[in-house]
Amino acid sequence: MTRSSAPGKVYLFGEHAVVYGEPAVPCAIERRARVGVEPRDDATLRVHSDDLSLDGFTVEYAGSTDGKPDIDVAESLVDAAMGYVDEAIAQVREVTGEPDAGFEVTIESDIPLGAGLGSSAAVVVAAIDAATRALGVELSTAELAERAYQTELAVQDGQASRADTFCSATGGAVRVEGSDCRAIDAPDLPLVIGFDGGAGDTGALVAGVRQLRDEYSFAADTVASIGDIVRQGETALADGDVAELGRLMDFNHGLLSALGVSGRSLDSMVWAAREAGALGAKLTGAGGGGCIVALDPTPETETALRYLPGCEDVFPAELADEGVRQLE
Ligand SMILES: Nc1ncnc2c1ncn2[C@@H]1O[C@H](COP(=O)(O)OP(=O)(O)OP(=O)(O)O)[C@@H](O)[C@H]1O
Ligand SMILES: C[C@@](O)(CCO)CC(=O)[O-]
Ligand SMILES: [Mg+2]
Repeated sequence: MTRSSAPGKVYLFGEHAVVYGEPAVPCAIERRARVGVEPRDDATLRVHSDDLSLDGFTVEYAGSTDGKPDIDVAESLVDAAMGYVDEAIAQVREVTGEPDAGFEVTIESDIPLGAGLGSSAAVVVAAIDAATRALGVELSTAELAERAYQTELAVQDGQASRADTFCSATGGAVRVEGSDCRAIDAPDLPLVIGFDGGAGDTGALVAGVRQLRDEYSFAADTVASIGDIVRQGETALADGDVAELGRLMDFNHGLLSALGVSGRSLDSMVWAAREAGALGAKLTGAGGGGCIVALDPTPETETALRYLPGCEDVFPAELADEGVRQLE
């Protein structure tokens, strides 16, 4: 068995706008997906993941290069659930020049699915790393990040940025603008994450923003303004000005909300954090439902979220310095 792990992430600034070439600053966090891979002697892909549960069904699927899985749930749900791993393995077959490679893939993850913490990127990065190594191919971190990006691009119908996958592959705080991806210095930030227990479909949310942006010039301006916030945020980060970072996070959330990607429970967690004295709070990732990230050096936000109806989990986010990690 070849195993790798990769971290999830939160966005300090810039999700969604980054898809249109604006900069973004995600930070890897110490919540990881671990993917174990065993090559098979046929071309079948079999995936085991206790986290892939749809409407109470735990799904275990066996896809092959030519077949669909045989599961008794709606096909769109199955496609959504298996798309990332399927496409990651397609990338592995291409980069290793082994189109008929088959695998037994086992996924364990501390990252809630579809909640804005980059579970897809972490699973994809760890899966590509483990599966290529299992076939005797060592990718550089840059090649791994590129293949992981191609995976998200394919699953999200041609609309993805390099931000999540680059951050998960390299760890740390990063800045991504188009194909320019780099590590940046970030002070130790008092990040608190609130999770409403829900999820959003990244592909659908990205498509919704694209539609607004195409239809209204003020939506396009909103996306450009998020870029301005990110640039200002970079200065605040460099200065270690945590109060300014918080104000900019608040503004970033407002613009994401205007673009239609927040929701009642995300807004309620954001307001609970602000009322508890957080320096700033915003949704993270694609939105819809899932997680917010707040900046608070005191325990107040954590306490407030813990008692907020509709907040299922709350935890401090420790930055992960290490990206992909070879486990065995
Ligand atoms: N533990 C897991 N086992 C199998 N597949 C997983 C697992 N975690 C994530 N995935 C895949 O990633 C998909 C969720 O990705 P999606 O991009 O919608 O959300 P996210 O990455 O968690 O959030 P965001 O992109 O907003 O940060 C799942 O539908 C599944 O295909
Ligand atoms: C919404 C988005 O910006 C981040 C999802 O975590 C999509 C992407 O960058 O591919
Ligand atoms: Mg994702």
